[in-house]
Amino acid sequence: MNLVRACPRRAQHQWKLRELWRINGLRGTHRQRERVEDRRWPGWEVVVGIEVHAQIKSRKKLFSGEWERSEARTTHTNDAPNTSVSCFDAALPGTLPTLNPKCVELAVRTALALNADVQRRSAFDRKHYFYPDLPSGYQITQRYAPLARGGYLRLSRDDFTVRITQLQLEQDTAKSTVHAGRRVSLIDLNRAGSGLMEIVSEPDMRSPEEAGDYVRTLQTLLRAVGSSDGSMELGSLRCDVNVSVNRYGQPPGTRCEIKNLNSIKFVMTAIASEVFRHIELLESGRTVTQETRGFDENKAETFKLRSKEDSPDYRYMPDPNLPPLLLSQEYIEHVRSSMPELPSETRVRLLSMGLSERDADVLMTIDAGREVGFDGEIGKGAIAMTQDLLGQLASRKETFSDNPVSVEHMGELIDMVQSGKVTGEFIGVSQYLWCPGTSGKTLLRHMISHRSLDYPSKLAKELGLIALSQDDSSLVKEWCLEAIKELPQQAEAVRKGNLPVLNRLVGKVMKLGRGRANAETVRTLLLELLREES
Ligand SMILES: Nc1ncnc2c1ncn2[C@@H]1O[C@H](COP(=O)(O)OP(=O)(O)OP(=O)(O)O)[C@@H](O)[C@H]1O
Ligand SMILES: [Mg+2]
Ligand SMILES: [Mg+2]
Repeated sequence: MNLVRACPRRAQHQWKLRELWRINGLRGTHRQRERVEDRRWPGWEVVVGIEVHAQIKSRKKLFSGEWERSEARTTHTNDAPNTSVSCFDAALPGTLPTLNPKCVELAVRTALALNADVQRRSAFDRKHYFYPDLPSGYQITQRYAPLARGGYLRLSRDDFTVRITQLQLEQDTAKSTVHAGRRVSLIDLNRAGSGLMEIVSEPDMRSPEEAGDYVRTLQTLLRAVGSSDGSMELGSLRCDVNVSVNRYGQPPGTRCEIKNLNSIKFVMTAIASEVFRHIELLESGRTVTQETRGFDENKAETFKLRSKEDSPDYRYMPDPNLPPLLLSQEYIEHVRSSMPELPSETRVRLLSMGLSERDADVLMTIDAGREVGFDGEIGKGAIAMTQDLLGQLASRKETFSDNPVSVEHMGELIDMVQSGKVTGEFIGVSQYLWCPGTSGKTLLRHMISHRSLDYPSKLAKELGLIALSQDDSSLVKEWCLEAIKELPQQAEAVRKGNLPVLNRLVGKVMKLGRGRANAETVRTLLLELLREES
């Protein structure tokens, strides 16, 4: 039985909620989902709000300016410790921050994808605390004047929306590893100073499942706009989850914040266990105190880290070394116009092309798993490859229903492009350009025109389209030198710093190598050669 409908007080509560929702003024036509009482905790309503920290996938860190010749790259977990640290990230005296425009662009893209208002003026604050993983003794963040405010994310399941409070830029901390046996703490500064986006949601979720759905949807969105890997395993997406419970019709209860959850499963388990803890406290006549808590993965329980009273005084102050960040309307519109397609739009488009729901979902899952490029370079994902497929079918005057390429074969082809077995890399920034003449494209053309039932891996071998390995680097170098010789004007432009022109040279090399070279390797090699010459 639907308890919510059966109880007049709850019906009134529902009405109130809906009213609130309307007053809060969601743009768009999204409705809040009809609430059905949860059998796990009858009589109780659960309220969840999430703060997501997503590492920005920029080549350089947040304050290591884009063109600065420093080695301070945004790193991966498998890099050797302390190998990618600029003087600023290590907080050496006398160093000053330079804002990396790529981080701003990616955060603006994310904010637009979340339907948020990008602020023309935002500002940076210092949040002070003392901990070995924070060399300067403060973190630069945007607590009071964030980059974007308001917004919403529509969850993939149902017609349900979570409102976004704000999106702010901030620095990541270093990483400390405690060796209890040796009684030492090891500090790795590689992560220190990397760009993070903190995305704060309104307390709009009502169950562990909705929270899981929210994080999953956000993850897909971040990957689609190319602003973050969104990988919880690798630590590029971490969640702080705020949970409270109240009796139906009562105001929200006291919230507890569970810090640093690194998988969707843990997000959901931590919420459920926290809900039971709150209910147990309240039903036995005690109260919930506002706390920051951790999550013990083995016991599937949360534990107290500190209470609200013990929470440090962060002594926020405006960062005197950073002026306010002013964005012109033209800049915001420019970013908007170069936005890649969002997952929700993609799905609608795929369905309208005549794909079945299942095929669209499979393609979207494959696409969501693709590698995210640095600085917003959108890789050649499944969806873009479908576009190629459709383009090629159209030029043969066939329709998608005549498509001879199965989703499985398409999936394998995409895997081969991604693992570098055949080439198909995208070059250039913010465009869906697939380099002409890549061997992946040739392979796709062959699959369509010959209506081949063979797996692409087999075909690639037969057709000699397997990408060149590292061992063939001398051959690639030869092509690069030839390209530089044949396009002297373009080479000169790149030497003078006009990097987009590099694509012309890369294209030339791809042509010379019949598409078997790896575009990224070619790019790096060309830059090295041009630098050596000058
Ligand atoms: N009653 C509530 N129940 C559950 N979540 C709540 C409740 N009230 C607020 N929240 C959520 O708590 C979060 C508050 O995050 P916010 O970043 O604003 O502050 P904070 O957690 O106090 O600060 P910090 O960033 O230092 O952790 C938001 O996601 C909000 O939706
Ligand atoms: Mg916060
Ligand atoms: Mg918080």
